[in-house]
Amino acid sequence: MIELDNVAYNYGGAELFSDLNLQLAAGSFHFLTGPSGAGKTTLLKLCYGELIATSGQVRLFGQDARALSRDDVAHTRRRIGVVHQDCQFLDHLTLAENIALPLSVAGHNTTSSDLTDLLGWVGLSQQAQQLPPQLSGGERQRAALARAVIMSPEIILADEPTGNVDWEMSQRLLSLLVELNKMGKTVLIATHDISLIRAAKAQVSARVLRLKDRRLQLAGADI
Ligand SMILES: Nc1ncnc2c1ncn2[C@@H]1O[C@H](COP(=O)(O)OP(=O)(O)OP(=O)(O)O)[C@@H](O)[C@H]1O
Repeated sequence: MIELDNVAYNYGGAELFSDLNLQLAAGSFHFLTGPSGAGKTTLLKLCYGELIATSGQVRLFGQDARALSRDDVAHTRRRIGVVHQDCQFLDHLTLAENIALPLSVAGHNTTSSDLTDLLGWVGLSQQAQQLPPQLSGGERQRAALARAVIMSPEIILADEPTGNVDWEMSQRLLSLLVELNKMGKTVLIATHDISLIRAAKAQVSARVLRLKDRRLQLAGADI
């Protein structure tokens, strides 16, 4: 579904990483770990076409990301749900409106029962009319996950989805992501949280990749 071949990226200075290879097969579950600043967010951005590789090839659903037209990019983005590290809500819209935003941007009805179901699934039915600043960190993270899946994407890319929450909430978020994978979705989670990865490995068959010293490698059995 997403393939990276010999990919390198730099923001204008030295290469952040190079010779990077990655295949996200349908239905797979991956973790991406590595030190702060190694380039995990950048790698996710390459995977959803937000950035274009400096060299090498990124294929999204079989198409070269470099050759995608604007329409192709929009279509591809609908197939990939992204949970951003900082959630990226619009503070003047209610939680329900924020979650439904991808639907309204795509011209779909935003009062559908799907939205109600989704709010229930992430346990936020009571908070639907609140504004993002009124929410706790865990509520915001669950809302970010709901927004990422509202268009029924095939792939979910989650950037530190448990970044600012306690252990219990991180387990709850993990179980939602595992549930999505069991429904057939491809999942990639970027995280520093090794205990989260260990907890996931008890529930799902996951590959753990480490981005370090400009290279992407399978992590050792120590994780
Ligand atoms: N738009 C940008 N322009 C220039 N440099 C950038 C830009 N975005 C990120 N960087 C730099 O690229 C490097 C990798 O950043 P990135 O956010 O991908 O790392 P990360 O592994 O996700 O870090 P963290 O774990 O702290 O979130 C960092 O040194 C960062 O400062």
